[in-house]
Parts: sequence; structure tokens; C-alpha cells
Amino acid sequence: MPAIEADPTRAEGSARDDQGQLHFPPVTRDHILNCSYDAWFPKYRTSCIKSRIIPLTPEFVSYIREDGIVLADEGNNNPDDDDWEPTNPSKDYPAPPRDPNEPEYSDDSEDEAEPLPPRLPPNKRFPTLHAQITSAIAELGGTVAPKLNWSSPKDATWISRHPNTVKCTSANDVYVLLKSSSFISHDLDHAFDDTVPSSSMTPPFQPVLVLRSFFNPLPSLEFRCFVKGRNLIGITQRDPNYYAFLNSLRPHIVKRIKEFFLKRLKFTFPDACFVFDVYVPEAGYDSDERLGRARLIDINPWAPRTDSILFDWGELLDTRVERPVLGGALSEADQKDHEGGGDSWDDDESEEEEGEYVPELRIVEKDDPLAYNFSSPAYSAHKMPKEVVDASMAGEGGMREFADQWRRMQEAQQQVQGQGQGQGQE
Ligand SMILES: Nc1ncnc2c1ncn2[C@@H]1O[C@H](COP(=O)(O)OP(=O)(O)OP(=O)(O)O)[C@@H](O)[C@H]1O
Ligand SMILES: [Mg+2]
Repeated sequence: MPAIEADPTRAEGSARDDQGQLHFPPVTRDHILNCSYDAWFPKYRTSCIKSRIIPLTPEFVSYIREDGIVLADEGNNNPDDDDWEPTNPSKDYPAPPRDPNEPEYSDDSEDEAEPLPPRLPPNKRFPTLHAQITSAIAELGGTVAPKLNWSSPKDATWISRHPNTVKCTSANDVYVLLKSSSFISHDLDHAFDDTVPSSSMTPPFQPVLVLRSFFNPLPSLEFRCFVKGRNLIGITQRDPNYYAFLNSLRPHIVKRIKEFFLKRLKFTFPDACFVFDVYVPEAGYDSDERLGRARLIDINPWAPRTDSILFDWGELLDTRVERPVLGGALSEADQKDHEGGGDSWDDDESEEEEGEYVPELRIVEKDDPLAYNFSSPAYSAHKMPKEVVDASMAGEGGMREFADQWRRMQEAQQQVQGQGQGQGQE
């Protein structure tokens, strides 16, 4: 992360120096940890998609990191059953270096010719976690969208059985997406890159798997929102396409997002500057409103790693807010003081609006050249995971083995699959 202190090459109040380099305020380890799903979900649960958070073990993390994809044998997931035969022996998928965190596999055979044991499938390697994931999927209605602490594997949807979505109906679906995603590797290995130490004692990083009940969001109604000094300053469409109907929805979008921000987030998030993502669904048929309540999808750091989409980070960094509120989350009493003693938690809009920054909403306009920048397939640079590269390097046989194994797994799974399809927003 670039440095921050007074810089003679920057015009006063500008985040950009003479070379066009952006200067962000320092990002601490705490800022990143505060955006981890498990840190904020419990506080905002009632505005979120129904989710389960499963702490991950070192064995699971090793499994995600290592090359090759060994999947659970769903038809044979009794951990006491020793009859398992590996479906992809290590000659086809090179075995990873031995991880000291991994338990030694007990192996009765003294065969010196096989220095590394075949890798166990997830249901034998981490049976408890595998069972937790399987039952969480069932609890969430049978279809989930997975992510780790910060990122979802949206660069890996091409490999999914449910094309172009992060939809998963089994633990194996989850494993394939996680193992094929560069964004997931980033969460595990680079989440704290470019951060500065926090002044307070920060808890150690605990990797978690987040399973959210799957639904079919309308991409046009997903928005990213920028908060500076606890003021909502900007809202941008997340999807890069032009939607003609969005223009007429402008006031409704801003109203719903402001309402959510003021009631739930403004004073309660630990940091004064952050970025949150919402989904604003269409209103129910019995409602007078055109849009329903905003749902919180994610919280991201105020940092270069967060895509500013239709804004430029320079504009956001240079935006001046008249009533910035700095520091940590306020107590409820302090919140009332700050609102002039009024009840800021009801639906009285006039009171909420007073002195509030008016956020700018950016949507993709017709013939917007910005939209054309997105015309290439998303995440194309990430579309070839290491497993596929390895398999292709192993020649035609390796690639065929990979495809065969994946197809066999899908077929077996389709046979045992339940029918539950959750729409489940809480
Ligand atoms: N429960 C869900 N069901 C279906 N799709 C979902 C669900 N949750 C999220 N998505 C889709 O996945 C997308 C990415 O989700 P999310 O914002 O949590 O991922 P992310 O990796 O943090 O993204 P970014 O890098 O942009 O911050 C969302 O924009 C939405 O389209
Ligand atoms: Mg995010």
C-alpha cells in the first residue's frame, strides 16, 4: 500500500500525486479483519442472506492449497470404512510436498516404493468438517453460494456443474470451486498484504467457510456503496451492463440504501471508512414501494483492493464530507447525541436526512463507453486453474482423467441429490 504522510508532490486535499499515483490512508490488519464475514455477519444477520459460518481446520486449508482435486466419494463416506481406493493416484496428479500440519496416514504396508501415501478424499481426511458442510447445505435449503472470509470463487464458475454461477448443491461442488479459484487462494495467503500493523492486539486470522443460501439475484439490482467518515458518499451499480429501467428507479434505489445504511450500519461498523455491497430486491406485489428492503451482501475495506467500479478511487478519496464521524463504532447513547437526541432508528425520513451527505448514484448509461470496457469475459485472467494446467501438461491422458473424474462425480452426485432448492433470505 502506498505511503500516506504529507507529500510535497500532492496538491492540498488531493489523493493523487504528480505521477498520478493514488495515496490511500493506511490499511491496518484490523481494517481487513473487520471486513471478514464472521466479524460482521452476527451483528447484521437480520439484513443478510441466511448463512452458516464454518471455521476451517489446517487440514482443510492444506487440501484447498494443494495441487490436484481429490473429491469425496459420496457413495462411500463412512469414515470407518477402509475400503477406499484413490480414483486419481499420485502418478496422474503430482503429490504436493508433505505438509507438517497434516497427520501421518497409518499405512500397514511397508512398501518403500511409494514414498507418499495417496491423498485421502475429504470425507476421510476431514470427516467432521465434511459432514458439517453437507449438513449446512441441507439446512440452507440444498443450494448454497460459498465464500471464505472475504472472497467468493466467482472466477471459477466456468468449472461449476451449474454454469456461470457459484451455486453448489454438495460439498464436492464447494471443494471444486474453492480449489479452482485464485480469489480463494488470495484470501488464504495474501489477505494481509500491504497492511500496516494495528495499534491494538488483533486476534489471529481464523479461516472460515461461509455458506449462503443460494438465490438468483437480478444483477441489475446489486450495488456497491462507499462510506467515508460514516457518510454514505457514493453508490454504484455492480453489474457492468446497461439496464434501461434503472433510471426510473434511481430515487427508490437511493432511498432503500440510505435507509439501510442509516438504520443499521452508519454508527455500528467499527471503521469510519468502508465499502458495502447490497442487493435491493423488487418489492412484493402487496407493497406500495417499487423496491424492497436492502440486503447486505458483503463489506469490503476502503482500500485499493476493493474495486471502485463506476467511480474512480481518486474521486472518492478527494470527496469532502461536511460532518465526518471518525473513530470506532459509537455506543447507543452517543449515537442519539450525534443525531441531536432524535430517534434515528425509526422511519422518519426528514430526521434522518438532516445534514446527511447526499450520495451520488452511478449507473451504466446507454452507450456508456465504460460499459464497453467490461465486454470481455469477467476474470478471464483467472480462468485456468492449476489443476487444469497440470492435467494438460500431463498430456492428453492427464486432461482426460481430470474430465472423466469430474464427470463421474457429477453423475454419481445427480443420483443421490435431494430436490431442495432454497430461496432462503432471512
Ligand atoms: N447467496 C447467494 N446466492 C447467489 N448468488 C450470490 C449469493 N451471494 C452472493 N452472490 C453473488 O455473488 C457475487 C459476489 O458475492 P460477494 O460480493 O460476496 O463476493 P466477493 O468475492 O466479496 O466480491 P468482490 O470481490 O466484488 O468484493 C454477488 O455479487 C452476487 O451476484
Ligand atoms: Mg467483497
